[in-house]
Amino acid sequence: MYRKFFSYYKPHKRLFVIDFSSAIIVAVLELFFPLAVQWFIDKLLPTGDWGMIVQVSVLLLLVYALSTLLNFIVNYLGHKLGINIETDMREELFTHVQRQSFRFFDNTKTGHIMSRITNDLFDIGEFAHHGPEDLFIAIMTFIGAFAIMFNVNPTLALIAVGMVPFLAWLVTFSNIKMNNAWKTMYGKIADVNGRVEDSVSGVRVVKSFTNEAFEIERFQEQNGFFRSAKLYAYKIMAGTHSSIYMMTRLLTLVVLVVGAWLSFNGKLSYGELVSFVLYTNVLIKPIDKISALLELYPKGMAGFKRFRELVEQAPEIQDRPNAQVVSHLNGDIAFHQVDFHYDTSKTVLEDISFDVRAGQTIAFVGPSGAGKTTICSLIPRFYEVSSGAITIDGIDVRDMTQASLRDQIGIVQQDVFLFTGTIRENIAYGKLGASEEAIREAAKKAHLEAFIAELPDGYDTQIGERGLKLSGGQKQRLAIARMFLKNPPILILDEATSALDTETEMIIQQSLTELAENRTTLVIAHRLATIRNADRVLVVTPNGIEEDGTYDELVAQNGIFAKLHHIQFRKGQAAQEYVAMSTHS
Ligand SMILES: Nc1ncnc2c1ncn2[C@@H]1O[C@H](COP(=O)(O)OP(=O)(O)OP(=O)(O)O)[C@@H](O)[C@H]1O
Repeated sequence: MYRKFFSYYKPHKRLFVIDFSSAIIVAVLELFFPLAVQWFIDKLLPTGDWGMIVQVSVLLLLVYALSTLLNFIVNYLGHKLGINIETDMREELFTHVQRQSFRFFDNTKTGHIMSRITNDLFDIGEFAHHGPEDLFIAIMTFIGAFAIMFNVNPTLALIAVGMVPFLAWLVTFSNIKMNNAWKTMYGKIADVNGRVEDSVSGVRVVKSFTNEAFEIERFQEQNGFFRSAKLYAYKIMAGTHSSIYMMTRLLTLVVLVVGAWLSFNGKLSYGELVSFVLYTNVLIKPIDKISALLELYPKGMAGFKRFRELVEQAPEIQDRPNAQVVSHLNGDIAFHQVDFHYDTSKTVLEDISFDVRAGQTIAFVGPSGAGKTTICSLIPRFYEVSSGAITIDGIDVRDMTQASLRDQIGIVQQDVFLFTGTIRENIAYGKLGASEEAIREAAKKAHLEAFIAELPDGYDTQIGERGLKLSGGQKQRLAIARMFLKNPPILILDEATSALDTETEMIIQQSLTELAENRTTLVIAHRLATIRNADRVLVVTPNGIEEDGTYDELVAQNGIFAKLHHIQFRKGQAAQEYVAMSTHS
């Protein structure tokens, strides 16, 4: 873990060396300052040489100036080093998350991913800057100060150092308490965040049930817990700081009193006494530093451990070493005895075999939960088949690179995801870097032009978070425009129009039919009117593909599809039977 941690310093070696060496020089200057004061009082003052005093003072001023400059470097470049490491880690994590497969997102809460990428890494930068540097400087300063003190007066040095273990115990004990208090507080703020996220993203539900007061009450409760936890943490912190303050002043007082007694007995000069008091402060500083480190260490390392856990989780689906880049597929798709399960407890698909010829439109129908979406998710390799194989143009999808495979497949779903931004940006998402002309052409094909022309800002209109300012039909048309721009040979339409009213559905259906032209199209549909012109219909049930044929053939077979047909066009006994079957599955 530590070796891994230090490997993040490598790209910033130069920064680290400048920062670390500046910090060492500052510490050495601090270490020798009391000796200079001692020399000033004991040796220089009795000479009465004012000219020399001025010269020494100017020299000291220069040393101060150098020390100030180095302090600035340590503060600025040291933090820059920490921020750089934090940024590198955040980038690595985001890149890693982008490479993860669907199963990872199925099993990981969005909130957790967010907090790992943001909050968890906050303290790591601070720790990366202060950790090794402060620890080294603290040890160096402590040993250096003690050695000099011992050299000046061993008795007084031992008395001063003798009190340090008490101070160290106080610091360690308080830190354990403080860390627990911070941990509790972080837990409580995570609860507050969760509540805010829920209430804000579900605000439409809150308002429709007029449950605002209930939400406020729930929020107040969480906020109250957070307040108490934070207050407790600060109480512990105030207690710790006050105790340390008292102990360090006590140390100075003891040194002063014993030093004064030694001085009365001629065993310590005034200069030595002053330098001893100053050294006591130097001796205390490492304790302060280590105390701060003890606070930072668990926070930083806990975040780092969580970060590594995620980064070391290899993506489930990876390109094979000799995977080929497919630049254009015709779209001949075949499933060969495919089995699939999301988790080992339940097999979702068993022994599924079928093929689709390039350019055909094939529809999947069947009861909810039978596996239609799952079948379609396997083609772009969002999930890996458990056994069997899927081929496109005779090539196993596992032998293609994921990127080139997915470039050839377009998916339009019922739930269109749009990004915060403009209409132009959202269409262009289909093909990054597309020309303005191509974007407009795609919008035209998706029958979006008239709508965009009416908007005051046209293509620059902001569509709000996730396209909130657009209607369902407009969102769907935008998704279709995106697909026209992408222009893939294979198209998957997963209940693309089922959330729309009949009139809008008819209009969108027209665009989808145009989009499907000259492509292999797989349509998952609940409303059969939308698949009337499909080349083939496959009926998927929990038992597999039970029926396969043209629309009219399947109606004539009088099986499951015929019942489904009757439910939508006639109703009656068949409808009831179909509903019973769906509910059962
Ligand atoms: N990500 C997932 N993780 C675990 N199980 C899943 C996941 N997605 C779907 N399932 C399960 O797999 C089965 C098939 O789901 P799928 O979404 O493919 O069915 P469907 O036929 O498309 O249903 P619908 O018509 O309702 O959309 C269901 O039992 C479902 O609960």
